[in-house]
Order: sequence, then structure tokens, then C-alpha cells
Amino acid sequence: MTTACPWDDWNHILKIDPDKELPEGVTYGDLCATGTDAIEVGGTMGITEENMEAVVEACAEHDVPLYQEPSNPEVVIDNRALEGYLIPTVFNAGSPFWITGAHKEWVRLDGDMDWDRTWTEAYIVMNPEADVATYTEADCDLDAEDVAAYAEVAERMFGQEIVYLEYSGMLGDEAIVQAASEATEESTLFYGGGIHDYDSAAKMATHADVIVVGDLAHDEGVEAVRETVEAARDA
Ligand SMILES: CC(C)=CCC/C(C)=C/CC/C(C)=C/CC/C(C)=C/COP(=O)(O)OP(=O)(O)O
Ligand SMILES: O=P(O)(O)OC[C@@H](O)CO
Ligand SMILES: [Mg+2]
Repeated sequence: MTTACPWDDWNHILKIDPDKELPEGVTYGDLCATGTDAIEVGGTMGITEENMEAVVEACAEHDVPLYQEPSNPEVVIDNRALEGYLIPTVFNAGSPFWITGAHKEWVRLDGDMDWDRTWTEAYIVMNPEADVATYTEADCDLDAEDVAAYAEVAERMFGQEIVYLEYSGMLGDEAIVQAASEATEESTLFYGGGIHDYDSAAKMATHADVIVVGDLAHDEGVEAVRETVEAARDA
């Protein structure tokens, strides 16, 4: 059976962190109207069911696909406004907990999984300064060959539909993004980290299938995000 993957047609994702404020005068509705293909709600630190629900509710009435990206099983919310759940698994994590352990606990405690709305993202975490790197004790000391190999393992051995090259907080090394792109044929390559204007978005979008923009929405607002959407479409 083949399942249609909505992200096959995406260029751009906006990731909203429920633990961060929006710039003055900016609403969640404004962010939904930037032309982004989808919104992922998630972050590493300070995530609760309450702040997740608040953001999902605020985005629900706007016409953009909404996904939750939980950082642990306790913050997964049951909200019909969500198209589904994008569940990270961190291939270069320091502990198996962040590869399969948290997932096992989630399934064990849930008992009634919504598999039709659940997908995984095979993360390769690259910025040692990011919260997500500390949280998962990721080994970020990887060169282009390591990253390409992880991406190929994710696609060929673990059948991952999404490979996510994560530089959260910094702009990545273009040669490494290119290597990940060349290593994947079937998987969709997400790139996220440090995209802050048209040029940085365009650069990463020439290699990645989908670019993810996060902090820019919280730090700069709507116009800056819109530029990155344009760049992703032009690439
Ligand atoms: C099994 C379930 C339901 C959950 C576990 C999922 C896993 C393995 C999570 C570990 C990786 C993680 C924390 C992913 C969250 C998404 C992410 C990388 C957000 C960006 O993080 P940062 O930008 O570093 O964090 P802040 O912006 O919060 O500082
Ligand atoms: O916040 P930035 O640096 O844009 O990163 C986006 C996303 O990949 C974070 O998970
Ligand atoms: Mg962040």
C-alpha cells in the first residue's frame, strides 16, 4: 500500500515554538498567511500540553496544514485541528531513548495509537550549541560523509520518508546539506537552522526538498518569513 506523503509537494515549513513569544503586533493568523506550506508546532525546552494547545487553537481557523512535533510523549495533544504528528527520532543521539526509547514508552502508555496520522522524521542534529543537541546528547562531530551515510541508512535501512538535517540556531554547511541531498533518493530532505532572509533560504533550498524556518518568526515576524517562502518557491 502506498500512502500519499503531503510533504512531497512542500517547499517550506514554518516551525512555531509554543514557548516563545511573537513579535509585537504579529498574530498566529498572520504567520499562517505567509504562504508557508505547513506549520509544525514544537520546540525542545519549555513545552507543555497547555502551550501546545494554545498555539494549535490559534492556528486552527486558518487554512494551513498543522502538525505537532512533540519533544516528548507527555506533550502530545489530541486535537482534530492537527493533520497529524511528526515524531522525531534522532539518528545521532547519545542515548537510544531518543532513537526508539521514548517512542516505545509512548506506544506502551497510549494503547490506542492514531497510526494514520503519525509519521517519523529521521533527525541528524548538527549544532552542538542547540538545546536539542544537549537534550539528546547528540554526537554533532560529523563530516559530510558521516551525514550522507546517516541519511542513506535512514532511507534505505530504516525506510524513513523524511530525513531532517537540523542546524537549529545556526546556518548549516552547504556542502553537508548537498551531501545529504545526494545521499537520498526517495526520502524527502528537510533542512532547518539559521534561515534568516531570502538568500540563506535560497541557498539551503537548492539542496533540500523542504526548508524549515523557526526562530525568524519569533525574532523578526511576518515579512521576513514571507521572503523565505518566496525563496523556497523560486529555488
Ligand atoms: C516519542 C515522542 C512522542 C517524542 C519523542 C521525540 C524525540 C525523539 C525528541 C527529541 C528531539 C527533539 C527535542 C525534537 C523537537 C523538535 C526540535 C528539534 C525543536 C528545535 O529545538 P531547539 O531550537 O534546539 O530548541 P528551543 O528552540 O526550544 O531552544
Ligand atoms: O529556529 P531555526 O534556527 O530557524 O531552526 C529551525 C528548525 O530546524 C528548528 O527545529
Ligand atoms: Mg529553536
